[in-house]
Amino acid sequence: MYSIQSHDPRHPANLICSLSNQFFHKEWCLGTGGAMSIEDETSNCIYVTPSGVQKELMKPKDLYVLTKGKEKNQYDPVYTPPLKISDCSPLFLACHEHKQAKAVIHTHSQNAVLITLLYDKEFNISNMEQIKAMPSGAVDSTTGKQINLSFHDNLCIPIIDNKPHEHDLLESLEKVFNEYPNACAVLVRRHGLFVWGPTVDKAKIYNESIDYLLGLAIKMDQLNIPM
Ligand SMILES: CSC[C@@H](O)[C@@H](O)C(=O)COP(=O)(O)O
Ligand SMILES: [Zn+2]
Repeated sequence: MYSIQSHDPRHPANLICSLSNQFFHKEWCLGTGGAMSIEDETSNCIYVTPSGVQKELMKPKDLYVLTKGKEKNQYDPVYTPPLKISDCSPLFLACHEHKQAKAVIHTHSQNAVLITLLYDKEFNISNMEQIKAMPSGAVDSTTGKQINLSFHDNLCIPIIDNKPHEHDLLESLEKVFNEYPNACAVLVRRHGLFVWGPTVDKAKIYNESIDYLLGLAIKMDQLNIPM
């Protein structure tokens, strides 16, 4: 059974509100931009931000709660505030469904937008300490834990072109899932970044690490330092 109000700061509804507030202060979610979804394993429900609201001011009662329906790709609302669900929700649900994501973060980081103006189909980076916070896609056969990239490994983030409406991005996102099975993020040209992860904490770590690496790459480009 889902709940929307809780004193637990780790409750998905509280986490969405506190993370959105943090991301606003990092200038990743200004002017209603950005969105988020978290899948709660205990209730099997997905909490999704509402559309067009100032994300730093959201309260738990403003969030949508969806439950997985009987059919694949079917999600039924179990809690609907008097708002509209995020335009990003079809993309979020695709990440939960196809990538077993437990959290999806969408931001409008300027680093993300700028990098899509410097690179065409992919952003690649290696030999940077921070990539060690990123997943390789491989899993340790004894521990079952995800293996992160090593310093010399390559981190590749695919870039797709923006479309007039969020739901129009679904086809390109599903293509990314097929062509880049190890990717945990996609850059959308002139728009921003979508990051997904197996836990909320990991999605946050990936999001922060990617933004940091994108920022470095932009500065290196400005200083004519080769990647
Ligand atoms: C500044 S409007 C941005 C939206 O079109 C969209 O890209 C976005 O990031 C948030 O959409 P929303 O429907 O508010 O969840
Ligand atoms: Zn957006």
